[in-house]
Amino acid sequence: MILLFIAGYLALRRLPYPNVQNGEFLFAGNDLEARGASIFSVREISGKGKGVIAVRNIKRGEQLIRERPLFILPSEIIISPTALIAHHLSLLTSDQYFQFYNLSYVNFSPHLNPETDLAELALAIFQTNAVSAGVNSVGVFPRMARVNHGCSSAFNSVYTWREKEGVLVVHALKDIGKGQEILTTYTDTKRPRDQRREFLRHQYSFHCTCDICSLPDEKSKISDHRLMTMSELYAKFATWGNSEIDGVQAIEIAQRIWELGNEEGYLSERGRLAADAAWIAAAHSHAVSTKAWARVAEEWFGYEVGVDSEQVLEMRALQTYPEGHLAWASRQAMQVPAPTI
Ligand SMILES: C[S@@+](CC[C@H](N)C(=O)[O-])C[C@H]1O[C@@H](n2cnc3c(N)ncnc32)[C@H](O)[C@@H]1O
Repeated sequence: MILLFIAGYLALRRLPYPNVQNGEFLFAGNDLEARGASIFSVREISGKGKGVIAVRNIKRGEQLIRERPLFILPSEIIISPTALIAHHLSLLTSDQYFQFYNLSYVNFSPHLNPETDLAELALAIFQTNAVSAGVNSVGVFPRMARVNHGCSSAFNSVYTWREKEGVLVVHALKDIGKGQEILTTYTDTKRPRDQRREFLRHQYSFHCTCDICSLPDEKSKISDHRLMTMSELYAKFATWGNSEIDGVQAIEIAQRIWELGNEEGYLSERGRLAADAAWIAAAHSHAVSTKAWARVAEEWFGYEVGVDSEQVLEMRALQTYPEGHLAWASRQAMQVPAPTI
């Protein structure tokens, strides 16, 4: 969950999703409650408040949630966030209003009373539960809001905002066993345990004891080192954009990130990584490699953002016609490595 912190009075932006219907849940099949109930249940979890537990085995790539927001706000606003939230709450049905006020919250001043200081309570609920809904927007999604956090290889689901559909979708990144908790990540966890914990304590008021944060010190150091190396390699990979490294070097870095991900069990962001490698191959006019990376990207986008996503369609099209990539032949022709994954 990307942190949404409305810290006062920032610059106003228009809400970009005027057609979003407040709070409507969407499911591909029948009723959401029925389908959701067949996949997971929301339960009390010791030390975490509520959380989401798989009630059957879940396959990697399965869609777990498809949900419209109760409301969306721009991430930067100039008017009072409490007034804006109050306005949006006034548009909700009584069921939706109840759903919102039933969500958990942290960072609520002990000098205030949750029974009477409803505007401040609403702000605390928003800050605890809102997630990114596009580049400049954040929204509250009452189902998604029950999903707790795990770091690195501990999270097993990923959420994605679909701009055109106006929905948030959540997919299983890994196979999840019956009885296992479904976890997402609230931040980029490719950083050391101390930094992760500090962030989570400050923004979400909990001390992370996920499987990765609970590793014994020696193993934790190895994991931290891998995660930091992945992060550094991502930064290096990006320098292909300004020609600091060539296509071969860039693809070798992508392969190395992939290997480190295997060692760590960190499987997120792989669709994007492979799609970027396909971009590089296309820029260097290497059709075979472009197709091969697009195939890998299609597979991993399928798990992380869904087989019905725009990204999967794009990667499929690229395998048929690599020359159609918008970066095609934009750099010197060069043979770059195909994936060895
Ligand atoms: C978006 S809510 C998640 C659902 C929440 N547990 C509930 O009861 O509704 C975020 C809050 O859940 C709790 N939380 C999330 N992940 C946690 C974790 N790994 N360990 C302990 N508490 C966690 C923290 O209080 C955090 O501020």
